Amino acid sequence: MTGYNSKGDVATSNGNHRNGHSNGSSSNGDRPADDLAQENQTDNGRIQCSLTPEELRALRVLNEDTYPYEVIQEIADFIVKGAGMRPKIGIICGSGLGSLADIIQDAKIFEYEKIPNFPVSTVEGHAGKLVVGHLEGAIVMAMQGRFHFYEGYPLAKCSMPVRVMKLCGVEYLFATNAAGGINPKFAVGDIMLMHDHVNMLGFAGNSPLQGPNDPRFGPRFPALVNSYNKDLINKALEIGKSMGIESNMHVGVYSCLGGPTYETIAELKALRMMGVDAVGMSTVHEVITARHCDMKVFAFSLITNKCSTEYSDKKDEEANHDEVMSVAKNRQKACCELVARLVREIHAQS
Ligand SMILES: O=P(O)(O)O[C@H]1O[C@H](CO)[C@@H](O)[C@H]1O
Ligand code: HPA
Repeated sequence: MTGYNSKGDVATSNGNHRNGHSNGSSSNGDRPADDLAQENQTDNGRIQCSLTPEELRALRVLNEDTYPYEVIQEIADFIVKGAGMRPKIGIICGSGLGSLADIIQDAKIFEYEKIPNFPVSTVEGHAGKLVVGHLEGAIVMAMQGRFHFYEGYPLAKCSMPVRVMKLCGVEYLFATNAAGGINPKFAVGDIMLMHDHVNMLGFAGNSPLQGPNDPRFGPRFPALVNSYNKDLINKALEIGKSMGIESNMHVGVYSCLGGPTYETIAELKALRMMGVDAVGMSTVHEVITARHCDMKVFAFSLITNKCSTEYSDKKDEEANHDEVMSVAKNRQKACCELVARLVREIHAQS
């Protein structure tokens, strides 16, 4: 990690910092290594780079789409060592669902900015903290804040924390999200357990697994049928029943679009025709990454808004992030109970 500070800045040998994020104050901004090397060209055309090899490597990592296994291992070691425990269950909190991490006890909290090589959260409702601790007897790690494609991160970077979870020892991924309900039977506040997905970004030729495959994570061509663990879905349905929320629970198909725009009516109609029940801008690339490295996956969507497939002039039928956040806040208690009880079941079985 030589040359890095906690914000992912790269220190040059004269003590200045080159910031890897576009909102940084450094005059160098987040220009790629090639640009920086250009500045150091001498008259005879030979590159005289003032960065050490470690610094150049760090800069490349910040600008690259893929994270080498060794870098992910370093991040995982940092977390496991800092937390003093090895988690078994990983939780990704959806928009407005950060309270899923607040129920973790004896929590060790890592701000994303202080984790070496970690991206930073830029979306409201995504705090940007990694929380490791105990939940219902199990050791869990929760991401209070996920990374979305529309934030400008490549998909491999968006789902890189799933690989970090894997190398921390996580066997189960719980991915949660806020989503628009396309299925006309869904009401705002319902929970849809994901049993499949339609990967719209994949249709457009984009995948978190693009680029060279590292077999230490998984195979070049992973199969995705049965990605969503049936036992966990059934357990969650039982839990929902005992919570008295079975009529607000569904099992369905999620689709991820790139965002940040919400969908047009024509897009919603097309998604419905394809069998999609709920739509959002996340989760699918995390599930792909988790299945690639053989994690068991449980995922659900909290339906924060209804997506009408009819044309209308009514402003209140338009999706907006404030509504998404406020519905999530109102339903956080039920979501927390569902997650906690499922964690308890998994822990009891192990
Ligand atoms: O999927 P999560 O992170 O829950 O967030 C959802 O809410 C935001 C839109 O309101 C989008 O980021 C969408 O993906
Ligand atoms: O309607 C939606 N569309 C896309 N993403 C979303 N996230 C919450 N609601 C929505």
